[in-house]
Amino acid sequence: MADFQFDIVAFDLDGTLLETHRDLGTAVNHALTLGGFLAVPIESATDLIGGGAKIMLRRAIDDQGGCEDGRFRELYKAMLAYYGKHFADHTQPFPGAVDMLDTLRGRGVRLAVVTNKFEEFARGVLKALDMHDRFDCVIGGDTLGKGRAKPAPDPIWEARERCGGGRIAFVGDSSYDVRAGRAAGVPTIAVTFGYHDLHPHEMGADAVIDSLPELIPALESL
Ligand SMILES: O=C(O)COP(=O)(O)O
Ligand SMILES: [Mg+2]
Repeated sequence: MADFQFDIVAFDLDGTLLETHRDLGTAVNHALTLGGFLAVPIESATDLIGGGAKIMLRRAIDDQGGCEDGRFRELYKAMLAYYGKHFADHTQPFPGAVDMLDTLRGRGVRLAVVTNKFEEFARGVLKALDMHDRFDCVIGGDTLGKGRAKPAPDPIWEARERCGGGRIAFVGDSSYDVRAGRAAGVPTIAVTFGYHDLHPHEMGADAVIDSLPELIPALESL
């Protein structure tokens, strides 16, 4: 629709479009138990998510006293191998996600994913949930190389370019997202239902929403 002020909307994945913490938490627990550490309660995995898989496992292991680098690398590899086989066991879109994406697409808006997940996993999960066709591009934490994942602005700029350019807004759940959006200089919306590390109202987002059906009205009022 001509009155919609954005050409592109880019989304964070974990904790924004998808409820992924059960599969991520199970993969962390796989590595923790392999390393002789205690498994964490699955619901508390939400506290570990945001910076990508390595930071997630690092936090979980450091909470239990840490381990030496070589051992960490082995456990990290084991966690990724496990997650690669189980990323869609208990993962699902948040309520209203698919309808909201379809409404935006119906208005001619191009859609992007900008996640700190590995691109391969992001694509795999979206495919398993039959959501992949809705996105014009998927940028993962490893897509642009070291130091260029969120909170750096680069993946948002890259998404804008790959989607053909234009006015873009970014939607995310953690401070990594809001910092990336701010650094990129694009309107940024925070969601309250995801895996936030800071209080969503204190991240500095342009708007905060409590559910995905609120997104389009929030974008319209920016
Ligand atoms: O997997 C993570 O830790 C973060 O992924 P996200 O950027 O999609 O939230
Ligand atoms: Mg997230």
